[in-house]
Amino acid sequence: MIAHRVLFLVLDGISDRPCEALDGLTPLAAARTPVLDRIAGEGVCGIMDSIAPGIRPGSDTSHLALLGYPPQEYYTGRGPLEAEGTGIHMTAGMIGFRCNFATVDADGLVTDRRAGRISGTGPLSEAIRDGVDLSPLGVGFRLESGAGHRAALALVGEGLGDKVSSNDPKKEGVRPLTIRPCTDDPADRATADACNEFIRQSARVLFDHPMNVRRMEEGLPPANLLLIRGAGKMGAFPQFSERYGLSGSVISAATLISGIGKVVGLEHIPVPGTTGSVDSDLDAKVKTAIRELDKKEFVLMNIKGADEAGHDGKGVQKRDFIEVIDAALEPLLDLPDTLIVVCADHSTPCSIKDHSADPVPVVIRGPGVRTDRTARFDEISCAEGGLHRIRGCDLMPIALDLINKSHKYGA
Ligand SMILES: O=C(O)[C@H](O)COP(=O)(O)O
Ligand SMILES: [Mg+2]
Repeated sequence: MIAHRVLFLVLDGISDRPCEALDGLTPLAAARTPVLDRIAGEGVCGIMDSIAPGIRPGSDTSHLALLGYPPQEYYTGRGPLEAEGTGIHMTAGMIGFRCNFATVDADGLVTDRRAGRISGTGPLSEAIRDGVDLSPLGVGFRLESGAGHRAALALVGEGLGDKVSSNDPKKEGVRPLTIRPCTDDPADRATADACNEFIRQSARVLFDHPMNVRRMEEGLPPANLLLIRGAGKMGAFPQFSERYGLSGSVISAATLISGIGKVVGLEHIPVPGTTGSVDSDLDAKVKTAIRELDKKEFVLMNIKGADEAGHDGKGVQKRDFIEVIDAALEPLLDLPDTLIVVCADHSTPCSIKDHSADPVPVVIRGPGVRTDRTARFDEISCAEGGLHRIRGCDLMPIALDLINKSHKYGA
């Protein structure tokens, strides 16, 4: 018995450290997860360093590693990947960035890097597209909103470099930074100048935008500044189908993940009602994945909300959302002929509100898999499983072997 298709389910940032609010348990250990536990019981479990022990992965580098594209070789920055996910097609000469709609106060201090986890920022991006003009600098730009507070920017022009810093101070209570070139190359200076001008002009547009006026009337933080980071040019990615001989799709509301999927050649399948947050329509997502597996041999599905709860330091909310995820996954239990891989891309401990290098739990379940004795899907139980401790880049080779698609090393 051998599976012929793979469902690769990434529960973004689900992994954690002991939480005080949960009597020292992780949100995953504290949650009631009968479906994930059954998958663990019927599969082989382990823990995984997405990149390597002690390395704190970004969602960008971790997903590249999980798909078998070592970031050390393929990563050229988050910006171009996020841009592709929002529908900006990155061609030669374009420099991509990830943006956050953020809030600054009257003194210019960042008070919320995510503008109260604002959503529906399409009108703000549209106003910036109409109101910002970088042509005196010889630069054009594209800006598209993503899920929640996220957006992507691409600068377009001759002689632009991608070695520039960010204006994101990565914490609140301080001023945004000035973007600087990281080298003496005039191309990097040109990009830094264009970024600073873009940020200045876009802040003017955002200042009295009706959506922000309304938000302030409602006591919500206005999205009055763009924080931009992750500058990069598009890299070159061997296509997934050629690399693995598998057709594939990506299902994700997070534009970074759909962008990564797209650039490696997975078809992005949008699902109405999914938000990348804890209010996402997970039933619709799971239904779409099941439908997609009738057409494709590989489906990457990312569920993001637990990561957001981790970034917000909300352990109880994270635990509760994990239970929502678990219930939504129930229809997957009856999928025939399918290898199901479940893991996180990194840990997002509530105690540090950011990613950590703690290894994540992983389980592989499907026909022919040698089951171990682990029957609970959490960070501690999975550490006793038969996969032991692997790296993100090991996952695709293991999955390919289990579906009989790997090549013999040697004669
Ligand atoms: O949610 C995301 O997109 C990132 O993982 C975290 O980014 P942020 O801190 O800018 O929200
Ligand atoms: Mg992530």
